[in-house]
Amino acid sequence: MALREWLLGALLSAGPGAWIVLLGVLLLSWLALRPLRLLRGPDEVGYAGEAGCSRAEAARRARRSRRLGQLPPVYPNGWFRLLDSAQLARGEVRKVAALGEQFAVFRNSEGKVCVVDAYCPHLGANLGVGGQVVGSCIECPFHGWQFDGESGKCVRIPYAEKVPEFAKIKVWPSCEVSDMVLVWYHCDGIDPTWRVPDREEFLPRPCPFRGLTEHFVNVHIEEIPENGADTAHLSFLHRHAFLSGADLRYMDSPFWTFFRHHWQADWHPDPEPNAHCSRLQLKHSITLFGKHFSFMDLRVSAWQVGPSLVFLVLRFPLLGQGIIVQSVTPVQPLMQQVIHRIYFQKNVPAFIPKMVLRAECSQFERDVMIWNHKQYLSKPLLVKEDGAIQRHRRWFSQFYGEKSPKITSQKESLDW
Ligand SMILES: NC(=O)C1=CN([C@@H]2O[C@H](COP(=O)(O)OP(=O)(O)OC[C@H]3O[C@@H](n4cnc5c(N)ncnc54)[C@H](OP(=O)(O)O)[C@@H]3O)[C@@H](O)[C@H]2O)C=CC1
Ligand SMILES: CC(C)CCC[C@@H](C)[C@H]1CC[C@H]2[C@@H]3CC=C4C[C@@H](O)CC[C@]4(C)[C@H]3CC[C@]12C
Ligand code: FES
Repeated sequence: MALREWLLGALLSAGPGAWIVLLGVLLLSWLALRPLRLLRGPDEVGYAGEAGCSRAEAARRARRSRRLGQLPPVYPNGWFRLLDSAQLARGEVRKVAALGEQFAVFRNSEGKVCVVDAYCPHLGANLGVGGQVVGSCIECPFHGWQFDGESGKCVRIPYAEKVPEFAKIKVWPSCEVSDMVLVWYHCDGIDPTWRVPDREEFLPRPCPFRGLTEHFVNVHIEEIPENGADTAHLSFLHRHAFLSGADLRYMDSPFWTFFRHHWQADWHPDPEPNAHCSRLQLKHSITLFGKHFSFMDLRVSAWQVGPSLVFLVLRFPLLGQGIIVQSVTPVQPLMQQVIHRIYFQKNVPAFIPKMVLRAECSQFERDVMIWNHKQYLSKPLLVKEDGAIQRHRRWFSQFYGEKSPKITSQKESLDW
């Protein structure tokens, strides 16, 4: 008897109990295998909520009362994530607001992604809201003008005798790397001066996608990568067990003092031709009751590529290897959309990278609570051991130009 018939017979003759066990097993394996997805809203993480005050109110109060400091320009030059590739099917159009711009992002009939200015040059309709993909073009929802996604030229006006030669829309340089749709932003409008490597260049082994986290952080974009050069904060802010949560007020609880994270870190910029890259080499270990447990030893090679993308190569001697891709997109002058996507070697059960990402998320959310409330100090009071901070600021200044947009005054509305 074929296996299939046997299985069917066994199930039909088994009582409801077997069915419940089977359904339970299927549900557990689905939960274990499906990618992790932790999405945190702008007010959800990193604010000190008080009794009788909602998180949203606590966030509003924190933003209102905050002193910004003398900020660098708010939109540096470089490659930035607009969408995940999976968010844009063939023939799909999306509106994306970031970098002080409005983009219409679409995938044409051949599957290529195009990024154009959202506002139609005819009468200003937003192509990202109701625009349709017609072959390699995007069609405006208002009067039907069609623009080619690669040249930007208007190729059809349904009601006009002829199409004016000068009718075109701005096309932004874009690419798809490591499951992300990226746009090139430069204050002088020049073409891309470097490319974004795929994650396989950092970790040349097949690593399936195991999950993502999304956060919105109320901070200037430069403060996030500066965290990588701020090696002193690792041994202080990130010393508490990741299980003790991310609220700065409570994570130093007596219950968790037996569990400590230990860090060694070195940050340095890369030499030409990768001067737009820098690298943080981290060595991490944990102690329980003062005893070193090597199963959580971890080496991280965090490659910062430009102002907004980081490839964190994770190497556990026992748990395996993987890579976290971090993207930071300024959706407002002081609101960063931060996404972490983890990919991990195939032969490691999915629950391990999902646990690693949860642990990373918990540690990252501590940084978020600092960033949401801090002031940017253009002249920080540093000691010798903070030397990497100034080196990082010199390195990062390469991404600003004369015309990079700045926040002009403290009064700039911070509510968005
Ligand atoms: N295309 C691009 O733009 C870029 C590509 N790359 C490529 O990515 C690949 C991966 O880079 P990478 O992961 O750094 O290569 P490796 O992990 O091989 O790093 C090179 C050496 O650095 C040491 N090292 C690595 N991680 C750590 C750590 N966390 N702490 C201390 N020492 C460490 C190791 O020395 P040991 O084990 O002996 O202690 C290792 O042999 C490289 O081939 C690089 O060329 C990198 C940057 C940009
Ligand atoms: C306990 C284990 C499993 C989890 C450890 C997570 C560690 C490695 C994570 C938590 C927070 C992370 C940092 C969060 C933010 C940044 C800024 C980025 O521009 C460079 C990397 C850097 C500096 C990350 C380095 C790695 C980091 C320190
Ligand atoms: S506004 Fe786009 S076609 Fe008229």
